[in-house]
Amino acid sequence: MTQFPLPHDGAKEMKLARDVGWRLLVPVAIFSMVVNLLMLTGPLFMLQVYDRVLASRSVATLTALFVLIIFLFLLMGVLDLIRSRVMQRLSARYQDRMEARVFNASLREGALSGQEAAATTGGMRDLDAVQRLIGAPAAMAFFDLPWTPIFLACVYVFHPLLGVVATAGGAILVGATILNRVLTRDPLRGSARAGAEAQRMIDLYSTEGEVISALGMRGATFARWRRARAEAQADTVRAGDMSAGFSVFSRGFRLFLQSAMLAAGAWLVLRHELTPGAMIASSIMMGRALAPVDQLVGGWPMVQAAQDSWARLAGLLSRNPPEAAPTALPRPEARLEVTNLLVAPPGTNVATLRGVSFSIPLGTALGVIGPSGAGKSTLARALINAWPAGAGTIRIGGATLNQFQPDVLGALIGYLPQQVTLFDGTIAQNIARLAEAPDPERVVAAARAAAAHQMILGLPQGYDTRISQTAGRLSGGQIQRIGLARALYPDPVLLVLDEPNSNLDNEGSEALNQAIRAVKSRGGAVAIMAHRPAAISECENLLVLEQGQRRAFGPRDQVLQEMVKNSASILRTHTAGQKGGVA
Ligand SMILES: Nc1ncnc2c1ncn2[C@@H]1O[C@H](COP(=O)(O)OP(=O)(O)OP(=O)(O)O)[C@@H](O)[C@H]1O
Repeated sequence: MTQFPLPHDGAKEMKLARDVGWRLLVPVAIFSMVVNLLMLTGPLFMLQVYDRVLASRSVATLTALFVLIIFLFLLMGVLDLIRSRVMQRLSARYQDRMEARVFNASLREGALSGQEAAATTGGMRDLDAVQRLIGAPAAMAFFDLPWTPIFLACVYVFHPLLGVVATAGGAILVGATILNRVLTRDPLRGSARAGAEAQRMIDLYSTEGEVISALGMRGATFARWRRARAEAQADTVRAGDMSAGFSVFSRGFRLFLQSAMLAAGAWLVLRHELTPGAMIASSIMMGRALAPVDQLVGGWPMVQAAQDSWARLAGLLSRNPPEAAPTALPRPEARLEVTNLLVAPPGTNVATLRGVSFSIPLGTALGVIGPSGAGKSTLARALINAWPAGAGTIRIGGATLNQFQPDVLGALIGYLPQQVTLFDGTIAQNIARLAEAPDPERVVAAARAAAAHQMILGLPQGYDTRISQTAGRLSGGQIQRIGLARALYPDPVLLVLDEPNSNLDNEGSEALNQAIRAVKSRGGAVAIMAHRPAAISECENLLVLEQGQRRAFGPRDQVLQEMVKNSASILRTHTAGQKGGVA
């Protein structure tokens, strides 16, 4: 019977990471208890001043009480500070524990959706939102909240009527806030979504400014951006209008509630059911009781954002379970075998490569040719393990790709994509795949192999030139040569080149052929996706793809002859058909 692995529970993983530091919550809870007890200092002081000091007119008692409260308030401040510092550290630790995992999961999901940048920033932003809440005052309010009923009970002890006024007032305030949050939730989410969309548009437009201006697309792009922004603005205004109404009500009602407490207290004093001290103390006590509620209500958007982020992160981690580190394998032999490979672009279920089998023996190169859309880039992405095989296998030196640790596999593969993107950093770091301290000898060797050495020396700071400083000064061919040097660093077992000649001049093409020869002579395997014949001059074998399927595979010249023969016979049949038609 087939055993399906249990789906990974991302929410559980996040909770486990959160609970690692739970021991630190014990001192926070204890400090919170003491801080809340010390909150009674103010009301008790009022009670003593009004009912004892004013009645006895004793300056000595007032001084003693005053010294005592200075000490108590200081103690409260120190404990409050300590607990908030502990929470800050807890939140930083949570981020430390989770960031590598979230980064990797977002990158994997991004690679599969073709939107690396959006997925990664989304995941990291969500982790930020969760981390910010852990260190925020709103999180502290959860520790203070259990004291709200205790403070309210104290007000009841002063007089039940005051207790009822405080409880009812608090309930109305909380009710109004909950209503506000419920009514504004959808517009706020809509506004955030549309705002992010507008931002994405402006980011893309600003990097493509040249094309937009040259092709007269300014008006059209502005109109599109404006539509997205107007949508965000409409939702923001709707949510803002609603919130403003609620906040005016809640501010007014809070002031009214304080006066109502005093009025009720004064009425009870007049009826000799309460002392003036208790009247003031109960009013302060109500303020204390409602403080955590206030804090929670004020910080609710943050709580809500963290809740949403938590749910998204849990989904992300569930979809991208942690990769169990496979047993480390030695450097494999450069023997590539592909059997019955089926690949569908991520997020689709239409296979763009079906039943493709071929092999690349040690020290040889394979040319992959075919018309546009035949599946050449799809094959390249499958070979570098960026797109998973839906069926069939890819083996290097006998081991399937998933038997290698991802970073180890990455170091074994050299890949030159159709469109080379360089990253912020020096040229040397870019060639060394962003290593912090690149090995200069290997970097120069890779650059020489890609015929990029002289060109790099011609830059203002040579290998130490930052890519950001060269903005616009590198030509397509120069970028492609640096990309080729990166692919050749340090010494790949398998080199995958996707349309490597597209931007290269004759010198670049010759350097490329030399680099291919060098990889082959070291026993490496090379796969070249190509349109132009110059690119396949170094290939021993040829694979012809058409509509995602293998049309031909074998020694290069034999395959080419077959193709020429086939096209000649197609031409003959076609011409004969035409003649027949005429006759
Ligand atoms: N990310 C993607 N999502 C959905 N379909 C895709 C994706 N990338 C490619 N395809 C589809 O897969 C098919 C093969 O595309 P592929 O890029 O592999 O072709 P190719 O042979 O490399 O073409 P070219 O020579 O023009 O680069 C095409 O029909 C294309 O529309």
